[in-house]
Amino acid sequence: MPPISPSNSSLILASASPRRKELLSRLGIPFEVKALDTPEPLDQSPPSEQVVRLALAKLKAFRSAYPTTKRPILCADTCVDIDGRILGKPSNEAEAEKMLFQLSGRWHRVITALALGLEGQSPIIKSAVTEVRFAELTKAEVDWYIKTGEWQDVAGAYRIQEQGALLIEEIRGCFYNVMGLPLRLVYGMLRDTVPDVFSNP
Ligand SMILES: Cc1cn([C@H]2C[C@H](O)[C@@H](COP(=O)(O)OP(=O)(O)OP(=O)(O)O)O2)c(=O)[nH]c1=O
Repeated sequence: MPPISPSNSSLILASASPRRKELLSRLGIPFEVKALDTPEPLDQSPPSEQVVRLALAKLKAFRSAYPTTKRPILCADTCVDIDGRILGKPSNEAEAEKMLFQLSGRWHRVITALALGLEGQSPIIKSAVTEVRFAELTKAEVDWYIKTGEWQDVAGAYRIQEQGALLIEEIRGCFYNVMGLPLRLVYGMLRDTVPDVFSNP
């Protein structure tokens, strides 16, 4: 079979995240990635509301940058929520270390909000929550993990899909949600609203 290429009706993944691109490709549908650098300011509202607000802000930014596109647009935002507060992406090693000690020996929640933009319709919003329990980390383990560099560019300073797996005792919920894209939820959302994206161009 020839490789499937994006057509004018295919999905756009509006994201700079290499993880989201990799995960979405598992659906086996054509899509195109368009990355935007959208600011992600946090506020005091509950994390489950903030991720929705940020996913919608990404969709809005995409629409301003590409006002004429008629294609379905998928945006997402993932946050790490511990005790009702968001751990964002650390900006340096000290911040990453602090986050890892905060997560150590505890359960936290990883929430991803999806915003699907369809022509002439209000955005469709869905969220997924996965609970993650960290092992009790020693200082030596945190020092080792910081040296892997995996803390960079990820919420909560760890990557479940890489060596960060060694920090985790248990999860409840979708693994892919922690990586940034809850695959079954994305699949269901597209199947129910834009089934055309599953047909070959
Ligand atoms: C907790 C965790 C997060 N992450 C990633 C998923 C997301 O890419 C990132 C959270 O940041 P996001 O702001 O959700 O996404 P992003 O800035 O990477 O990409 P864009 O806004 O352009 O879509 O953290 C992992 O890869 N592994 C993990 O274990």
